[in-house]
Amino acid sequence: MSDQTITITRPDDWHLHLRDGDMLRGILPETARHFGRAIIMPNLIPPVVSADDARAYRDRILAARPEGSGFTPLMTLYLTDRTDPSDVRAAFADGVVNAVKYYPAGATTNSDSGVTDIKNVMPVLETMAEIGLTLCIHGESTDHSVDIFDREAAFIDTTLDPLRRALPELNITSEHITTKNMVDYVLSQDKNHGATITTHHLMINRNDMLVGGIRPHYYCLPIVKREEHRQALRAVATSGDSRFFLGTDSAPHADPTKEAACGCAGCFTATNTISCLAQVFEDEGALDKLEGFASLHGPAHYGLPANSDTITLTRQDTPVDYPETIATDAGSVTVFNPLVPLHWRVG
Ligand SMILES: NC(=O)N[C@@H](CC(=O)O)C(=O)O
Ligand SMILES: [Zn+2]
Ligand SMILES: [Zn+2]
Repeated sequence: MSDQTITITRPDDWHLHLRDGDMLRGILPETARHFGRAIIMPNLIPPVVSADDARAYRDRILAARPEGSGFTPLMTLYLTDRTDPSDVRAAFADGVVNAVKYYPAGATTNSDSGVTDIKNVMPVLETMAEIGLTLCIHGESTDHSVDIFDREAAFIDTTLDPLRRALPELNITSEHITTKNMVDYVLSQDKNHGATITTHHLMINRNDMLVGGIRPHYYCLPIVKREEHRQALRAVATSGDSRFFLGTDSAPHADPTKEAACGCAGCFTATNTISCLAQVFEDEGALDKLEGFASLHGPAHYGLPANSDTITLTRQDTPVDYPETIATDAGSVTVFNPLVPLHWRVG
């Protein structure tokens, strides 16, 4: 019997950390191998705040692409309390940026320059609504009295819903959603609101991170939640609903900075994401929905055409091999372990 294959429009990654310098050069091939485009997060040190920063960073990414790669980075600006609406307008008119990124100050890795109060950025957000520029949101409360597992749900009430009501014309991407609460909120919104879901939040729950020993490579933000939340994410990701699409949040950190007394947040999934997703969609009996989630819903949300080429996935009985770590000149980076055998390879 011949191997089962499926061919889908080439996927894009609508939330990706590529870093810079040696790390960028080391890990970019992992994404460029399978993905056509990616929304590139601006949380460098210092952050990507201006059109000039974004242009220069885009040039460094393009220069780091493997020979012959057609991978296209879609750039974002890091929103701060001091962002000038006219700069954002000019950057969008120049075609340099596809989105603006809102980090609540202190919410996650390299977010110290983030927004301290949404009121401070309303003029920028009003300009974005007017010109049709998308706001990507790391949606977690930064209130220290809120439990880390409740921070996404709290953000809906304190910030996201008031913002949606104040500016319904602003196109928003709620990123790396992790809870049933957020799934339900997205489902309640019928326009200008999409959500990305990561590979790892579809595959692991908080027991996988904490039972039998603490596993730092599963520590990311927003933190992985209870099984019922993972089930809600799997159900909606495989449902075919076009409001939900892939944003891997693949976030490399050199291994010693994760395997530490105070380890960094981020899972590195670029290498095996497509195999992982095919496994999830097969296990949910929804392989026919994979193309929508990975390749079609994202471009539609951003007002872009889907990629014009395809990738083919082949199912094999023996589990596929992938490297445990990626060696870079900035140190080795551990690849996400999905805890189940993967049977789909690209090619
Ligand atoms: N997801 C993470 O755990 N980490 C991201 C930041 C982010 O997306 O919040 C990073 O930059 O390392
Ligand atoms: Zn984030
Ligand atoms: Zn991220």
